[in-house]
Amino acid sequence: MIIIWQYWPALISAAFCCYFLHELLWIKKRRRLPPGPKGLPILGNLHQLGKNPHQDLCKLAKKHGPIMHMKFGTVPAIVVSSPEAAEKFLKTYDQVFASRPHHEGSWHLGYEQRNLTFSPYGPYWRKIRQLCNSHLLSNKIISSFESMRRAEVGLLVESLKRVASDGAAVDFSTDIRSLGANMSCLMIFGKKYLDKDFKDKRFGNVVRESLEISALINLGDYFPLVRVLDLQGFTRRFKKIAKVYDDLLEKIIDDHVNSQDQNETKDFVDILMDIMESGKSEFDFDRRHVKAILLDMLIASMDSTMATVEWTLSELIRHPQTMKKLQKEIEDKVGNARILEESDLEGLVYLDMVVKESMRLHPVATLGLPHESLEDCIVDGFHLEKRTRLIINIWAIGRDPCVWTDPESFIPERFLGSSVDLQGHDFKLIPFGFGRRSCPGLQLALTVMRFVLAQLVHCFDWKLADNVEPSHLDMSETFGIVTSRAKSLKVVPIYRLQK
Ligand code: HEM
Repeated sequence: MIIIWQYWPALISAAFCCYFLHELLWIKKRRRLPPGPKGLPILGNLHQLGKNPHQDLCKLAKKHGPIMHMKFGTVPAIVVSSPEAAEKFLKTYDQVFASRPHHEGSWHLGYEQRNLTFSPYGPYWRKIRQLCNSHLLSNKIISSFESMRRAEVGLLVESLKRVASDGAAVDFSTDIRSLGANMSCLMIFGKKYLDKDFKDKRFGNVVRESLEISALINLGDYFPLVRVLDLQGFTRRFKKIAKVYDDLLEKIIDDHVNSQDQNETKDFVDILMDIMESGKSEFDFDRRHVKAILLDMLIASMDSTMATVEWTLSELIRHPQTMKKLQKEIEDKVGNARILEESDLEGLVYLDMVVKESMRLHPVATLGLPHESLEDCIVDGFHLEKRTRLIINIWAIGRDPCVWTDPESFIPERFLGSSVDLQGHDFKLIPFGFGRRSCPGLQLALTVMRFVLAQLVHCFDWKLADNVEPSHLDMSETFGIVTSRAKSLKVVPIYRLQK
């Protein structure tokens, strides 16, 4: 008895060791995780994300594999970097990963995530997705804005013609963004609000500021327990921006309600207010929902499409033979005595190939939007717990050397006779995502992008300003919700149609 008493502490320690060892082995076996880089205590892998996280994650995936486990603060994450892995998560396990995580920016700017982009998966998301698909982003509504698009692109062409007659250079990046902002505002609000100052702030700058901080790493999103401390001051900034937006949206809605104008073309405010007032929505739908959706449409559409036009023009300038071939295709159809119309775009197969190739190399939503799992699941024998974040590295998939030959080169001809499209039917090209949470603005984006690009290439030849050689054009990227050119595109337009 005394002997046992003497060894009591050692026995307890041994029992604890056995227990923990057993637990450790058992948990490891039960919770087999995908391979991934070792993280630091507390931070996890956050320190491995630099200024261009899509590039950092692509490098890490080359070492650890296309399904990579990481931890961002306390949040477990899976990073997917190959077409097969993307198909598994976006098709086979689509429903499990159909939710979105808490996002502090979207919480404040999206009326507590009542918007479509960050709304958690469930009946509310299903209803607003259906509403947006059928009432805002349908082919019929897209066509109803055709004349607005013609007029706005016409204004840009006229202003570029004036520059061309002086042989001067333009900052194409600024011009094209302003075209995007104006077209989005006209479609959504019926007016070009972004040109105007609003309570001492230029509205366009407010939108850009919100996009910029939304793309930064917010510790509150990765350490929920310290969210209330707002260590980086982001929540304060989001609340301030949300107030500017809210005041403006209230004013826009009031203007619409009080207006006697019976415009033939209804903008998004008209459409959503009609739905709200008719009570046809079949779910809670008040001004907060209207404002959340309006803001969502503005932020999603404003820069994304035009950043793609900017990347495509950059590639065409770097590849003069491709530019000539595209100009010839358009000229064969339209001639060079008149401006092209949207109806001329049908059957421009080389234009489609150029757009695909540009979106392969420069998908502006490089990491898509984060998904979150709704339940525990086992994928490829890996145990992934509920609330695991899913990041699809769209940028890495577009450059995957296992599925693309010469992946870093711009070669539209690779799509000749190929069935790969932009709808995601083949997971090697998914710039708009795939599945339940894929981009509902795809048709609108493609219509605008093809029209603007075809018009600019048909009307002008393009030279780089300051005698920069095409092969020396800086193609570096700035990561964001929309990943765009790091350096402005400065060009000299040369008008090429008959006067
Ligand atoms: C070049 C243009 C665009 C690209 C490359 C793009 C790409 C994407 C991607 C990758 C996603 C995330 C998919 C996912 O989570 O799996 C997305 C979501 C979304 N996009 Fe786009 N997009 C573009 C333009 C637009 C436009 C013009 C609109 C609307 C006016 C729009 C509205 C949305 C919305 C609302 C979502 C969230 C859908 C949901 O969560 O259910 N996008 N987009």
